[in-house]
Amino acid sequence: MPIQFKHLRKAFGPKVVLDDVSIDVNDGECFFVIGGSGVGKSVLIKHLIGLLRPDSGEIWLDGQEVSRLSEADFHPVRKRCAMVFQSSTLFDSMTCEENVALPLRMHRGLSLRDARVEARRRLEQVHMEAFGDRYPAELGDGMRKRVAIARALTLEPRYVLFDEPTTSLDPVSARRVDQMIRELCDRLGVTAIVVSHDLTSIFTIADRIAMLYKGRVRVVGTPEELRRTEDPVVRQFIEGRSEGPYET
Ligand SMILES: Nc1ncnc2c1ncn2[C@@H]1O[C@H](COP(=O)(O)OP(=O)(O)OP(=O)(O)O)[C@@H](O)[C@H]1O
Repeated sequence: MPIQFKHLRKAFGPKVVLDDVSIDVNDGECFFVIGGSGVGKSVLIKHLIGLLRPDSGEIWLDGQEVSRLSEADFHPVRKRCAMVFQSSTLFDSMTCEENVALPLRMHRGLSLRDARVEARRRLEQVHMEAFGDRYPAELGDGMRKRVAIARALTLEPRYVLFDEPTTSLDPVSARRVDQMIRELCDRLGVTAIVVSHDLTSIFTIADRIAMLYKGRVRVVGTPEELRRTEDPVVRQFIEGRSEGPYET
């Protein structure tokens, strides 16, 4: 089991966001974390790369408990586990190719020439090779997101965390991003954890889904299992109904 959250608890002041969350993610799977706004989905995945530390509980990554590592010891973890943030964090003053080449130069010590060749290859993987010379501001949100994903892949992470990758994208761009995430798992063997509200993504590309509710995991299962659930709270959420027992 490459990723395990065990009895994670995290509060901010008096506000308990994660009360007792345990989740196991399998190797190579595309695992979705869903739940209402503010339920703690982003908080959960930020723990994996040490952006937040739990109050109690454990986080295991490749057989290592990471939650209490020092900042320095987290560096190698972050190379294995990349995060693609909700808003793309590309540098506007650099072309797309330069953005993707940057980590290759900084972390892998590649020459400018080699980094550019490798960056073009990475852009091809996300079907963005025709836009290497363009600046992020010249592209739409969906394309910027794909370049950000290419950059996240440069250090060949085994795990990629996506925070709402399709939010604010038009439907066509959203489906392209979905397809890319699925390809990462199927072709490159990446394990993906995807935080999402997008019901289409969830039911098209997820292998399994965990729904957070009131600081705990309400349900974990395949899309088919979620569709068949009789839990009225889960049903209401996945059917997007305003009436029902779901409490915000
Ligand atoms: N660094 C922080 N300090 C204080 N409170 C925080 C911090 N980070 C998150 N929170 C709070 O934790 C709660 C959960 O936030 P989180 O961003 O995980 O929500 P989410 O489930 O990802 O929601 P959304 O779908 O709206 O992005 C929110 O109430 C948020 O205000």
